[in-house]
Amino acid sequence: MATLGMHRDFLMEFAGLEKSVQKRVFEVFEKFTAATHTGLHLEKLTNQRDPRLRTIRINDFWRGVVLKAETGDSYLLLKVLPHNKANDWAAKHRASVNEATQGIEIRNDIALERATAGLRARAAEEPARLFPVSEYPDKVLRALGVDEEILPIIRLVPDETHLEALHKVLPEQQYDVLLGLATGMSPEEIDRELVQAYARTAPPVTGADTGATEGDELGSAMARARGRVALVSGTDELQDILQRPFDAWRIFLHPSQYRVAYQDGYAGPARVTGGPGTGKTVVALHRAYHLARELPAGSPDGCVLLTTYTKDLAAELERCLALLVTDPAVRAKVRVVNVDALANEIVRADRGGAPLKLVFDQREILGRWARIARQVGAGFPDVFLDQEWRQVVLAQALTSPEEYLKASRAGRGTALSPLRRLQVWRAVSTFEEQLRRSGEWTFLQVCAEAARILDGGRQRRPFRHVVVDEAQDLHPAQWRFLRALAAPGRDDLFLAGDTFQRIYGNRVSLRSLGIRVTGRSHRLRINYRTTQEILSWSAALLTGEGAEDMDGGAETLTGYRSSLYGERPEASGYATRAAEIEALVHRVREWITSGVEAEDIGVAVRFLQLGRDIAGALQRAGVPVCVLGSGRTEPGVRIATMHRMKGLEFRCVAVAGVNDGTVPMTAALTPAEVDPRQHQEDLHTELSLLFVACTRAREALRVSWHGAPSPFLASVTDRPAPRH
Ligand SMILES: Nc1ncnc2c1ncn2[C@@H]1O[C@H](COP(=O)(O)OP(=O)(O)OP(=O)(O)O)[C@@H](O)[C@H]1O
Repeated sequence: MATLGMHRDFLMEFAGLEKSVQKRVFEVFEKFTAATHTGLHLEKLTNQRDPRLRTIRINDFWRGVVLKAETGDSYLLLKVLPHNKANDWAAKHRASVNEATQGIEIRNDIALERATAGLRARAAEEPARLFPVSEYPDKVLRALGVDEEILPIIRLVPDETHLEALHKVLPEQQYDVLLGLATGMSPEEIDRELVQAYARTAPPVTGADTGATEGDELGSAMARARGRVALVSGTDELQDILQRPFDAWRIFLHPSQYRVAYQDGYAGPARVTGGPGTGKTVVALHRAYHLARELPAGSPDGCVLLTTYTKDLAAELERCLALLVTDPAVRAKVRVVNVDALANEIVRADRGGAPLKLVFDQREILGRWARIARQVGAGFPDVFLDQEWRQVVLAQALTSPEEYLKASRAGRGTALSPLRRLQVWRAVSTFEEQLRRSGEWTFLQVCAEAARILDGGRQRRPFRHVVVDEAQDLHPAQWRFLRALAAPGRDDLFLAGDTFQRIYGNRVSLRSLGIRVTGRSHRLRINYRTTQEILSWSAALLTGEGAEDMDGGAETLTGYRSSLYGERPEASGYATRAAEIEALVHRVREWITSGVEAEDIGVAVRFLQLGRDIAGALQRAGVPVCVLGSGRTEPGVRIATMHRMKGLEFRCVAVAGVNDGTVPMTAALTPAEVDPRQHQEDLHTELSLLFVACTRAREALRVSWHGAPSPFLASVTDRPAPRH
């Protein structure tokens, strides 16, 4: 059988075609997989740069562009374009093999020549150089795959903006390497994370995986271009890929994603981190798939757990898993459920099946603490007691005053004398006793109890492998529970998360919980969701903010970048709430008029009342809306709180009501006089929330406020005068 590869660009263009043309594309290329390609008319062009390029007729108007091996039986589907554009494209482009990764890459010779002339002219006047020989000797760049033709060009590049302008012109792997260097990664990091990642993820040159035979250079090079070229193994697979062209994440994993997701086996807990949109969830899904596929014969169904923080996020994981795993037998091995629901199930089973009475209303909980504080009479504020209970007592699973007296209170901002500690303990034991007497539980208590049940052997550990998404938001009690779900050992836990997106204020040291990921932690850096403009704007919100990595180190956004480009985000202030809403409605209508589906527009707010008012205004303007979290999912513009936005993404996002006093929300901040450290932590959590909301946007981001803007916007706006 021929080796058939499909380039990412091919799939992206295919996605934009009419259904009837898509059907025809499938019919044409199905012949390759059925090995009846001898009857196909692959046309050569005059004046083409690469003698291996051919076009193929799809219908009167459309052509495919195919790279055909000189020797061997390999084909790479590169583009689907209107016929004149296909000819033009083929006349300008050339495929070559990257010298470091041996993967195939495509370059636009004509555009490169033009760009070089422009850079030369500029270089004569502009002395600045992004890649001076003194800092990046030829030898270093060559070792990273920058070839002899590209070297002299990039020596002329004055700055990052000019490098970014070359992103469609340079061979992709070389561009990745250069952008990585420009954004602060060291040559060693680039070598490890990009170059070696390609080399390691490439399947063997010959063998079942590629179908390539000895001497089939194109087949081998395609196999080494993972992330951009997918090898198609037959008609069914071709059909499956073409049926869901928008879900490219199922097929085109970047090598840095692939090597983490498909690693043969981790000796213990492993982890993937990375900024928003870098594909952590995608990697978690592929890891769950890989683990399920590799289970020994006879393994029970549901023995791989894929879990996350909330029910909504779990539902989204379930939907994506169904797209990725098409074999029902493999799918049955993976159970998807959120952490709290699973803990609840285990505790219920232990107590004979009766439902647990849960207390989850935070206002109700604070009311109880306030009453107890009055009883204890030591002047502790309700929030202080609640936080002390969750962040010290439950976090360390303390069960006696002696343990509490000795416990570390690191992270808490007020010192407590032994006497004050005993007073706190009295409040805590009263609170717990009241819950016990009325048969009530909080979610965290349920998790703590579930962990005790499993660790104490009252139930069997139910999973062989546990994969956790949004790991940054889990509380130590939830971690203890997750730790207890699978026996310690190979591939026991796989975690995906980003501490810059922590929005529930749970700080964790994985080490202290016996979860050691050191040496098995990987960071992703390429954003697949958002444009570079939105990314830089959102990252600037975090200027000066650090984040720890849950393993005793620091998290960083160095090298974090996107290869998508678009408009700069819009930041607008208004004198009144009504004026802000009116302008927002206007922008949403413009987005819809320009062809964006209503469901592809998200409006994020800090509290739902503003969302409801915006919903009303949009409806009055004839725009359908759906307020998320209201129980029904209907067509229309998605309106949700910033918390609810986590895990979602939209072509266009409006973040509204980013006012002073609302973002950060005063009520969500522990008063500095109660606990100054906690106050800072809460501020940080609120900032992360804004960061999360902004990074949900794929193409357009609009941030607005009325009255004074949020202090968080100081680093990204020049505080323009409010509009009227
Ligand atoms: N290799 C890939 N090819 C194509 N699309 C990808 C790839 N990896 C990720 N994506 C897409 O990028 C977007 C972001 O991916 P994902 O949600 O996994 O990122 P994340 O790191 O979990 O984001 P966040 O932390 O913001 O929730 C999704 O639309 C996903 O389908």
